[in-house]
Amino acid sequence: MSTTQESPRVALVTGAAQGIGKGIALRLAADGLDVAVNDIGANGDQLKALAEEIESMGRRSTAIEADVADPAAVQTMVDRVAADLGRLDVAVANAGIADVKPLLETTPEEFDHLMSINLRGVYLCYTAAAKQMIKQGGGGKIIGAASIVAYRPFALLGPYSASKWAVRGLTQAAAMEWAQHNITVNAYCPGIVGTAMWDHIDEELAKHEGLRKGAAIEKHSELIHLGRVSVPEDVAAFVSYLASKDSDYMTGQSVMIDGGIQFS
Ligand SMILES: NC(=O)C1=CN([C@@H]2O[C@H](COP(=O)(O)OP(=O)(O)OC[C@H]3O[C@@H](n4cnc5c(N)ncnc54)[C@H](O)[C@@H]3O)[C@@H](O)[C@H]2O)C=CC1
Ligand SMILES: CC(=O)C(C)=O
Repeated sequence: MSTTQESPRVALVTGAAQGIGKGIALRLAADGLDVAVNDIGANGDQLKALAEEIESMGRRSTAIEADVADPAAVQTMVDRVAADLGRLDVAVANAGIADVKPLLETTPEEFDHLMSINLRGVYLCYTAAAKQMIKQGGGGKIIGAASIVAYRPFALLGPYSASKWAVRGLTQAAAMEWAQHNITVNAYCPGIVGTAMWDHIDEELAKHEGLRKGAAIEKHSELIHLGRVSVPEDVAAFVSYLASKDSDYMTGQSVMIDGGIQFS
C-alpha cells in the first residue's frame, strides 16, 4: 500500500525581520509550516538571516523585501510566495509602525504615512492573500496585527490607535466576505511587548511627559495583571493557534493577548 505525504502548509509573515513578526515566523516554522518572510529593504540582512534560520529548522523559506504600503510590491510578494513555495495557506499581516505625538501636532502627511502601513498595508496584504487562496482553493487563514489600542486608545498614540481600531473593523468585514471561501480572518491584539517598537514609544513618551528613559514602559507595565512585559513568543503562541486547524470555527475576532491589561 502506498502512502501519500501531505506537503507542508505555507505561511507568509510581513514585518518579520525583528520583534513579534520574527517570533511568529519562527513559531510557525516550528509548527511545521514553510514560511516566507517579508520586511523593508533596509532590514534585508536580518531578513535573509531569518530565512536561513528557518531553513536550518528543516523548513523551506524565502526572504522577500517589499513595502507593504505599495500595492504592486504586495502583489509581487504574494506571487513570489506562490512561485517559490508553491501556494499560500496562512498570511500574517504583521508589519506596522508607531508614532508618538499629540493629535494637535500631527501633520496630515504623518497621519497618511502611518495609515499607509498600518491600515492600507494590512488591507493590501489581506486582499492579495485572499485572491491567491481563492485561486488555489482549499481555504486559508488570514491574520492581522491589531493591538489593545483597537479597544481603548493610548493618548499620544492617536493615529496609531485609530489604525488598529480600523484593522479590527477590516478584519470583521473580510471575515464576513470570505467565509464562503473557507477563509478565516482574525487579528491579535498584543499589549506591551518588549520590542524595538516599545523602545521607540518609551523614548518618545519620556520626552513628552518629562520622564527618564525606561520610566514610561515601567508606568504602563503597572497595568499588566500578569506582572511582566510581554515577549514576542507570547503573541506567536496565539498566532500559532489562529494559523492552525484548531481555530477553524473562529472568524472576525480581534483577541487581546496582553497579560490582562484590557478586557473586552
Ligand atoms: N510591541 C508592542 O507592544 C505591540 C505591537 N503591536 C503590533 O505588532 C506588530 C509588530 O510590532 P513589533 O514587532 O513590536 O514592531 P517592530 O518595530 O519591532 O517590528 C516591526 C517590523 O515591521 C517592519 N515594517 C515597518 N514598515 C514596513 C513596511 N512598510 N513594509 C514591510 N515591513 C515594514 C519593520 O521594518 C520591522 O521589522 C505591529 O503591527 C505593531 O503595531 C501591537 C500591539 C503591541
Ligand atoms: C504598541 C502598542 O500597540 C501598544 C498597545 O503598546
